[in-house]
Formats: sequence, C-alpha cells, structure tokens
Amino acid sequence: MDKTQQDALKKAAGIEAAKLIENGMIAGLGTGSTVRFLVDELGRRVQEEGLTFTGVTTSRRTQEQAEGYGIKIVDIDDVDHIDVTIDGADEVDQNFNSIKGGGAALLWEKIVATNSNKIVWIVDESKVVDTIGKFPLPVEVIPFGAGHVIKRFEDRGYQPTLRMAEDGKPVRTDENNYVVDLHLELIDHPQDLAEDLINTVGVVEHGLFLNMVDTVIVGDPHGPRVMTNSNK
Ligand SMILES: O=C(CO)[C@H](O)[C@H](O)COP(=O)(O)O
Repeated sequence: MDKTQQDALKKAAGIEAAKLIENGMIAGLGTGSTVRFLVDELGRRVQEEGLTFTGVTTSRRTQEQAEGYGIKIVDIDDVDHIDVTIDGADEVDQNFNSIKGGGAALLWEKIVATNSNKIVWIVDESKVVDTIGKFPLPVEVIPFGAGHVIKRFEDRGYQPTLRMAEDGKPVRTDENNYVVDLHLELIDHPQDLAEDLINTVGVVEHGLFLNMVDTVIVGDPHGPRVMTNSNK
C-alpha cells in the first residue's frame, strides 16, 4: 500500500469516527496523522453544521489544530468525565492489545484514555496485526539518568534506541521527557513486559495499551469496518 492509499484509508476511518461526536459531548482527541483527518472533519461539522462539543486533547499539536477550527479545548482537570476518546494506534491485534506512541504522545494519550468512558481507535488496515511488536515500542523516560535506563533495556535484550529529532537532539514529549523505542519484533507476553517497564525507575509510561480500547474503526479498501472488544 502506498502513502496515498494509506492516507485515504486513514481519512475514511477518521470521517467515520467523527459521527460518534454529538452536541454537548466531552470528547478526547488523540494525536497523529489519522486523528488529523478526524479533527478536520469535526472542524467541518463545527463550522458547517453548528456542532458544539468540548475537547480534551492528547497533545499540543492536536490542541492547535482543533482550536484553529474554533473547537473549544479545555484542560483535562477542568472536566469530570470524558464521554469518548478517539485516537490512532500503531499496531493492534485481535485481543485488542496495542502499541501507541509513534507520535510521542503516549503519556497524555494514556491519561486521557484511562479517564474516558469509551475508547475508539482509528487505524488503516496495515495496523491490524497477528502479534504486536514489529512496530518499535515507545517508552517515555525521564531525561535524568536516561542513559542508565537505556543500558538496563540493553541488558534485558530490548534493543533500545533513543528517539532523535531532525535537529540532532533527542525528541522531547509534551512533558519534556525522552522517548526510547524498543525494537522487539514480537511481543509474546505483553502484560509481563508492561509490568517490567512500568517498574523500571526512570520510566514514566510505555506505549503498551492492553485491552483498553472498546472499538477499533479500521480503514479498509471496502469501506470502514468495526472491531468491537467484548472482553473489556
Ligand atoms: O500514538 C500515537 C501518537 O503518539 C498515534 O496515535 C499513533 O502513532 C498513530 O499515528 P498515525 O495515525 O500517524 O499513524
């Protein structure tokens, strides 16, 4: 699949998901290129159809895009609930285990998702896999002592790399932390890995989102299809 085809599938999933947002809702808005299409469509509905809703965003990038359309964005601590969060994902398997954080927004994404009544992900079909792990697993790490955390990951065979920006400096998250990507190829025991990572001092959060999502809208050449998680 080339990028144009992939973008068309991302866009179709984003437009489909935008239908879930109704007047008066509080909606979590994710991060990434698929979510950009979602926010474009929500912006269109706000401007052309008079849709009114309040957004909580998972990154400053999404906040800027949404506010550009006149969508009201508030701080997560200014709302007592989030009706639904719509976000992208990097990989998702049939058990609804997923890797997120390709866009370095995993920490806010997990906080917003954890505080949402319903979680929806929008992906193109290439993101649906048998077993997660081919996509490098992002881990958000405190800069102080990050070299030692990376060394620990190396010792455990996780094949870590510090994510670098185009300016040659480490990528910084919205919380000013680093992102370390683990090149694991196959994650057979995601729960064990998640526990190991979160118990490593210096790790703030990891990109394993295990059985959190309710619905995945998959951009498919035959039209968006829905995967529903009945085991959550
Ligand atoms: O987790 C994310 C950002 O941290 C994104 O949702 C994920 O990387 C998918 O991005 P895209 O829609 O660009 O493929």
